[in-house]
Amino acid sequence: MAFNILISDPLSEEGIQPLRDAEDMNIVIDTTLTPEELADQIGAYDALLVRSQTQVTREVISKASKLKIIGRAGVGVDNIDLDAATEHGIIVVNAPNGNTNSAAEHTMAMIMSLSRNIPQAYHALKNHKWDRKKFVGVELKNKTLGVIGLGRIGTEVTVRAKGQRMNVIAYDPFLTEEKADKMGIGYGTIQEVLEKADFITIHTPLLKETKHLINASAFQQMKTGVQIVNCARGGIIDEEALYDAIVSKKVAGAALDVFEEEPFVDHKLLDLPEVIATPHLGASTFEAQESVAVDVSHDVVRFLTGDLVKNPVNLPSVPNDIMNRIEPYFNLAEKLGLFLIGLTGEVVEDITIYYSGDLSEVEVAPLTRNTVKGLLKRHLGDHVNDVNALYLAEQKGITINESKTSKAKGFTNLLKVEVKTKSGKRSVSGTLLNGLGPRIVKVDNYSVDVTPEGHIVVIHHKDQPGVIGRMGSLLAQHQINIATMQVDRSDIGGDAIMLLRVDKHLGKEGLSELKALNEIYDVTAIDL
Ligand SMILES: NC(=O)C1=CN([C@@H]2O[C@H](COP(=O)(O)OP(=O)(O)OC[C@H]3O[C@@H](n4cnc5c(N)ncnc54)[C@H](O)[C@@H]3O)[C@@H](O)[C@H]2O)C=CC1
Ligand SMILES: O=C(O)CCC(=O)C(=O)O
Repeated sequence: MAFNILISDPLSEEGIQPLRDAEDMNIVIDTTLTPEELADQIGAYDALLVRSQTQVTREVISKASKLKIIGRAGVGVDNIDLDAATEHGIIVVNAPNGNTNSAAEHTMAMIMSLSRNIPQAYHALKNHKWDRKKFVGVELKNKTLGVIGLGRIGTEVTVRAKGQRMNVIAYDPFLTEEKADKMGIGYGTIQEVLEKADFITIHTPLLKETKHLINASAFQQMKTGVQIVNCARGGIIDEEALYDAIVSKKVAGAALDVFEEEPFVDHKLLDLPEVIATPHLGASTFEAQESVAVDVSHDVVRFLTGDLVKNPVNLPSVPNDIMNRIEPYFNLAEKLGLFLIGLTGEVVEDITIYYSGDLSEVEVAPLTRNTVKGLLKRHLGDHVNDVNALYLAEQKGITINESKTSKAKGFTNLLKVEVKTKSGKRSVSGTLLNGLGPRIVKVDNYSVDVTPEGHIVVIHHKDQPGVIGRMGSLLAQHQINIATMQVDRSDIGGDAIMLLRVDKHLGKEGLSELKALNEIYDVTAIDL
């Protein structure tokens, strides 16, 4: 099967080599598409690779009928509508590590340019003005750098700022005093950072919570003469408030790599001599561009060829060692979901997944997704996948619960799926038998041993001599061969269950003739 891949922002040619090396990838590079053209053409593609310029909006995604993966060659995914991608079952991957160093170095370049007026002095000299008085700067040594957002880039900036003998104080919702101590930096609330810093640098993502994080009231809390750097995202600083703070001399200088609207050529902030700027160049080094494009290309190839991706954005990533332990259960989990929904045939109100034995010790979120995927697949078809399974369940008002216990009733691992419907609870349990593969070992309270594969007929009947024989001959009349048969009962002469694995699908006629037999309460044919 060949895949069509669109690259709509400039990516490093060396970086996309993994895509070129993979088989059956038709690569189209078009970095000139308007939003309308992108929306018109996206329907033809299986994968889309972007940097920060292409806006992958809900509208684009709604037209992306074949799209399976969006690769962001960089960190910030604020140009991609993640909710829309998740709802459409499109996985988004990024390259979180490849440009950290470049962005940190760019930030330092901005801090140093700002403190010594280098761009302004250069500009004056280029205009034939030798002016030394106007461009007297300040030293960084012993000044306090306030870092807001101490993730990958914020941390690298901190290391470099300490090299400049700056004092660093940082705020991040995940930073503790202890961790700050270990890093040799100060820890503060956001207010403390704003109040104490001579220079402030921002390294958070642009989120609902960080939009205009630095606004008029934040500027009020800062020292007069503070200098501010934004190499993270436009929109984290309220540009109107920054403009006013500079004009009122509260802020002595600002270095901006990112803006609320990009790209642009005219911006009123750039008319202020205190503002220096670059056109979103934080990640623009040969090294970073090659690295992010390589990472994202590898993930796109992995995904399209059925492997696990390394940097999913809209799926939690699971460490390799844990993934290796749980991957063998993926098929069992999905098959149990599929089996149970076939058995129930009713509206599911909530799902509880019980993880026992070995399974109680591992991260089970991917197994829950696979189980729910199986449960929804019967009615939603292939539209449901790992990315959107939980979202679709939530949309349908289905509550999902997980429970773990070390006791596995004689098995080393046991996965029980229970659904609640209007008529009560139904459940199925399965296990992975060492060397033998997956098995269904319980249906409601009946014990069985069935491979979850192919055509399965579940028959509820009265425990009575002759029932099995009559069913066997009826199936024989329909030329249906029984591969395996499992029977269990509540008590002698009571309710019983029979699970048959048959070689071909039991047609409507066979099903109704079986149902018509006296001792039979119910028959369900399930295809796994
Ligand atoms: N100018 C450029 O070319 C580049 C810009 N970026 C931007 O830099 C951002 C940060 O990148 P990384 O450090 O790699 O991300 P990261 O995910 O490693 O770090 C972000 C940090 O921000 C923190 N944070 C979130 N909300 C916060 C809040 N309200 N206050 C304080 N801290 C908060 C998080 O806890 C996290 O530690 C990216 O999201 C991207 O938008 C990244 C690369 C290049
Ligand atoms: O693609 C680019 O150069 C922008 C990089 C960036 O902003 C990011 O990685 O978040």
